[in-house]
Amino acid sequence: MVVTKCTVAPSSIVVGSIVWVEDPEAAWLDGEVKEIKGEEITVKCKEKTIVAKASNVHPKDPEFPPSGVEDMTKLAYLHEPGVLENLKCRFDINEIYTYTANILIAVNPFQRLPHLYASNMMEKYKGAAFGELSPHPFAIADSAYRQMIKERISQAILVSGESGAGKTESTKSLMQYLAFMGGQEKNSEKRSVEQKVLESNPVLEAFGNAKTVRNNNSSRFGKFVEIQFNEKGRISGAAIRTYLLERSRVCQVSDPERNYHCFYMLCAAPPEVIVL
Ligand SMILES: Nc1ncnc2c1ncn2[C@@H]1O[C@H](COP(=O)(O)OP(=O)(O)OP(=O)(O)O)[C@@H](O)[C@H]1O
Repeated sequence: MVVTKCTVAPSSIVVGSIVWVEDPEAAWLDGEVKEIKGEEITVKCKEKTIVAKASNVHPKDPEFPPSGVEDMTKLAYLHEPGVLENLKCRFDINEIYTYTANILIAVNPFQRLPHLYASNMMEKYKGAAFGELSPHPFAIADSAYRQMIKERISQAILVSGESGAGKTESTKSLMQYLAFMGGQEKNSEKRSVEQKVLESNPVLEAFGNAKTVRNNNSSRFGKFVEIQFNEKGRISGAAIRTYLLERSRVCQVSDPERNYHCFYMLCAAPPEVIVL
């Protein structure tokens, strides 16, 4: 993709156009173009009039649907204000997931939305064509699983974002779905591999997660989770590799951050359960 920066008003912007203009407080405001003078554009917004450089003004789609679009490739303009408006409109109606083609964008809701992750939801996504149902981590996991079965080659899902964005929670949803799809027949006595994989999360989080200023449960290490499947598409094993644990936190913590959860768990546990 080639990104060019405009220094004069794009030809689609004329006096009377509805546009997005950059604002230091609100990030982007929408308004109407009142005047264009070379590089400078005057935009009348609801609460103020802004004179901005042409590079900080972008056309706004007048036919943008009020509840946004599920896939951002359908946006008339795929620029920063257009993307942000779409994510906001969806977030306002509790739609925290949005696609950009086969990339899933998650906006952290900071509240439990249990209806999104119920087991009937996993049933719904099982085998559904990608894009047929609302954007969801289950759809990403389902697509990777089916691709693996079809092509017989390993698949990778990359989860990235800044601290507190929701990577750990999204990864848990992906693992939950893969465990659902590749789970072994129920065996009453033994714990299955997928159960062990899911149960490893709290242990890893106890030793590698801590409260930071940005996230009460921040992973202070990178993780590569490998789930192995047999010929029949059943989980046969798993390996978790960890990287770059923030070791300095063990002996140096700056207020109001905390040390690793395991130390507080140890202090809170009744003496009889502490086995050294
Ligand atoms: N899908 C979600 N539903 C509900 N709450 C969520 C969701 N995603 C994130 N959260 C909330 O936000 C918090 C931070 O998310 P998470 O730990 O997944 O971020 P992260 O990207 O892994 O951060 P870090 O890089 O610091 O480890 C979670 O503890 C949870 O409270």
